[in-house]
Amino acid sequence: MDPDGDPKWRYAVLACLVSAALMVVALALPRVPLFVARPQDYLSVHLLLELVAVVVSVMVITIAWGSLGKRDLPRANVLIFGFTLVAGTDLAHALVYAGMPSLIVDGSIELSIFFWLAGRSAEALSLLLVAAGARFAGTPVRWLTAAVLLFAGLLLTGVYALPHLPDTYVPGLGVTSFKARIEYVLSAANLLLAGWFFTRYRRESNSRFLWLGLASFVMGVGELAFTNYVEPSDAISLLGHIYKVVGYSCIYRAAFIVAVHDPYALLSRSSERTRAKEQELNRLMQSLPVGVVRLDKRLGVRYSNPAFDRSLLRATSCVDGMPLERLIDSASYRQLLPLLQQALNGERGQLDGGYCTPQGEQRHGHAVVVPDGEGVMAIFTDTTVREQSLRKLELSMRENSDIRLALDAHAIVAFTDARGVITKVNDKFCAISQYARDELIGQTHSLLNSGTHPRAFFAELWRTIAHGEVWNGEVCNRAKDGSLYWVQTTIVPFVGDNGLPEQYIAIRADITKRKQAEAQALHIALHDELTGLPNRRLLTERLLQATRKAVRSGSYGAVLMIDLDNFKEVNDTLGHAQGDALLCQVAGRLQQMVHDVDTVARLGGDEFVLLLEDLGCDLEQVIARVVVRAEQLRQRLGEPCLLSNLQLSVSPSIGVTLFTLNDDQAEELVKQADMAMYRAKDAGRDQVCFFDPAMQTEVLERAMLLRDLRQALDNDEFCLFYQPVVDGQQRILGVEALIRWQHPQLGMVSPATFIPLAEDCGLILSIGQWVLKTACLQLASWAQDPERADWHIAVNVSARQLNQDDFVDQVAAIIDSTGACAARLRMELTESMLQENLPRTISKMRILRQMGIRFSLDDFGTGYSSFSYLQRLPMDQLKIDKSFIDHVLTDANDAAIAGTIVALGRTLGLGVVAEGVETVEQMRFLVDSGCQVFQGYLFGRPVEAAALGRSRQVLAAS
Ligand SMILES: Nc1nc2c(ncn2[C@@H]2O[C@H](COP(=O)(O)O[C@H]3[C@@H](O)[C@H](n4cnc5c(=O)[nH]c(N)nc54)O[C@@H]3COP(=O)(O)O)[C@@H](O)[C@H]2O)c(=O)[nH]1
Repeated sequence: MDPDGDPKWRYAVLACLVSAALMVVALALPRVPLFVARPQDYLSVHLLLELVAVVVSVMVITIAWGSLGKRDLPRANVLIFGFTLVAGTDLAHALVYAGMPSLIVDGSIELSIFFWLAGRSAEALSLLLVAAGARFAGTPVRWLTAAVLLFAGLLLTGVYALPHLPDTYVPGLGVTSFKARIEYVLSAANLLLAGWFFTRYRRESNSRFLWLGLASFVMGVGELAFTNYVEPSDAISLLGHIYKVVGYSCIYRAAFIVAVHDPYALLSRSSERTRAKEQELNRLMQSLPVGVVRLDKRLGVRYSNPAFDRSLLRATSCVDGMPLERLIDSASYRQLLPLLQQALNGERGQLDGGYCTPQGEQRHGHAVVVPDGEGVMAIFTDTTVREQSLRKLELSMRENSDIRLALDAHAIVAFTDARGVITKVNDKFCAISQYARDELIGQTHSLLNSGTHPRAFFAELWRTIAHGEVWNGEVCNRAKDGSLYWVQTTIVPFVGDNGLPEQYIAIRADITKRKQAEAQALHIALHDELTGLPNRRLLTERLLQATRKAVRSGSYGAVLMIDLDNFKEVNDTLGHAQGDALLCQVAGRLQQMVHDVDTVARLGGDEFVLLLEDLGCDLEQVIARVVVRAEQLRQRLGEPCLLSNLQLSVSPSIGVTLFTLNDDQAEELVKQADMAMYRAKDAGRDQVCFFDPAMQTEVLERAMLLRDLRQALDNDEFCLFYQPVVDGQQRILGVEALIRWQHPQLGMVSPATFIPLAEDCGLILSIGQWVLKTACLQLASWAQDPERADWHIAVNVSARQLNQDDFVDQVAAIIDSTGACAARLRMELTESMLQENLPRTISKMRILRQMGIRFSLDDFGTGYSSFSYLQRLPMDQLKIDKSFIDHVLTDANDAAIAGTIVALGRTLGLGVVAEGVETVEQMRFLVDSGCQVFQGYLFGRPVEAAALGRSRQVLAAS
């Protein structure tokens, strides 16, 4: 213990020092006699002081008697015994004092000193016994009696044996050395006791020892006052008595602390603790989610916590004191009553069941009833939510079992453990996999692995489910017989308490048919229907892959565009079925000539593409290799094909482009090969031509021209030129309308250039309409001119125009709107135009003929026209193609053809026009052959209407 930190200790030390110092000073001073004038006053003071000591002793006895508990009784007996003796001797000391009224014996100083010394000895002995922890067994009465008896013995000793004892006081001289020595011994004993008590205090911090120490010290010091007085009324003696009173007060204080202060402090502390505990308990009760109610033996409410009141929907004040019977519904009370009675008899019990709130709500609860003193305590738990959850759980378990049944009936189900080992399968699983249940259980699904999916596919699957997530996907499995089947698979992991999957359920649906249909659809989407070759879409994909591969490997690849020369004629003359058969044969030949890595595709019509890969990294060798292969192709494709007993040779034009590190766009490569192929065609067909970047310029120019062409009509850049058609006397019978395009930058653009472009992009429809209308306006205008009123105008009609459903209506509307005479309008068609949908074309021609319009068959002789076919057409005129006229004088064949056409026309009752007549000799030959109508530069080039001559004017050439 830290003495500086204990104020009590500091005060005790101070008190000891002061008392000691005071006594030293008092002893050092000369004798101070008191009460000299009135010695009887000292008797009163002495009696008073001694009575204080007696009272304190009695109080100590009383406290010890009444306040110390049973356990401390042996220690209390020590105090009772000691302080009874002290009280008795002190009282005797006071009463037998010299001058006090006689009481049984006459008083004297010696007798008084005898009782004084006996009292001090008893007092020192008592304190010593206390210090030694002495315990006197037995009842307090016994020890009180013992003390009284001992006191009686002392009393008798004092009265009868005093003369035989050594002197303690000599009047006029004061205390004897015998008494002084006894006092010193008593003083020393007290001071030793003080030291012992202080030590105990320092060790145990028990104030009782502090006060006892202080008492012993003060009394020990006070004892010295009685060693050298002369008269008992001397100041020093009085001081000694005061020390004694102070010492006794300290003893009382110690006894008070032990018997009253400490127990009360303890009691107060324990009450505090009890109160705190009660508050805590109360708070606990307030916040408890379970209802607690304490009932008296008549089952009236003594206490109820808020949860109980809430469950009844009542305030606590309304519940207190009320019989339980009136608080809960009668059915519940009837159920509870046996339990309550059982608890009143000391037995606990519990009950689980439904009850009804005052509002009529049906709830569920659990009650535990326990004995509680004279009454009972009931603890109610509202288990409605738990019950509802249980019901739901039951329901969901029932549903789960329904779902399981449904699953079993409709899905392919398998259970596996966490490692994927099959633990359970349903019948459908066995059926689709063709394995028996025994063969599957204990195996993993790798038994069914079809090798369709890469390892990464299954790695991803496992990654997903091992994380406790559901995996969905389509899997191709292999059945026991080796056949493949597809299943839409959902794998659901069942996660355990440790958060890791413990087992998996795999639910599958057979999607084999759907996958087959998809594969078929994909095949159709990516392949040409006629030849079964990859189509443009698949080619584009393969090209993309090939170019990427080429970039990676540095190896060259090549794209070969193959177009059949004159295939159109095959179609036109032999029909589409034969054309298709030819295409199939070409496709077959191509496939025979490529390697596994290569791709043969058909883009449409007679266009095929060959994609060659892995041609090597040396450009020269690559070119040499490609040239060889392209030549082989050209030769093989040029070999005759057998089509329904007809041998036919169709040469190919092949355009080639190479690709390597430049990751050219797939479409760009096809375009390049296409350009090269056109170059091959331009170069005379049946050729192999490599792509040259200059070709791109051509394509670009074409694109620019097309752009301008789209605006030409709006910009009024077209005009019609007219070329005279004359008779044998070179009189103008009519004209052929030929379109001209006055391009703002390029000047006059030939129709041979832009008409094919317009055909390709569909602009020919609006251009054709413009031509027809302009020609009709011209006819209407000439109708007013007697010189030209009977001229006809021949208009070139394109296939796309003629094939329009409303072509007839369009023509009729133009004739109506322009006021032209339909009989003066002539339409020039080519043989190739008439191949498609011939009956429909004929019907349109017939309607137009009924309107008065006449038809000429242009470029006649260049196609495969048959006699029967010609007969069916509602034609009026044949035009011998310029190519025959050109060589009519030099080539016997062309001369024969020209002559035949004239004869044919006559036979069929058709007019014949020879076009492209440039020389008088040509004309003469034609006249000699029977031809009567002519057209050509010999009679006039195409010119504007205003520049035409007059109808009866004989042209300059004649
Ligand atoms: N659908 C349409 N086609 C049209 C139209 N206008 C013209 N064309 C077709 O364009 C091709 C080229 O026509 P063009 O350059 O006008 O050439 C014609 C005559 O100028 C030319 N011709 C006539 N006589 C001679 C000759 O003695 N020598 C010679 N070198 N050329 C001559 O022949 C072309 C007429 O041919 P055709 O139509 O077959 O009678 C051409 O195919 C036109 O058909 C149009 O409005 N619509």
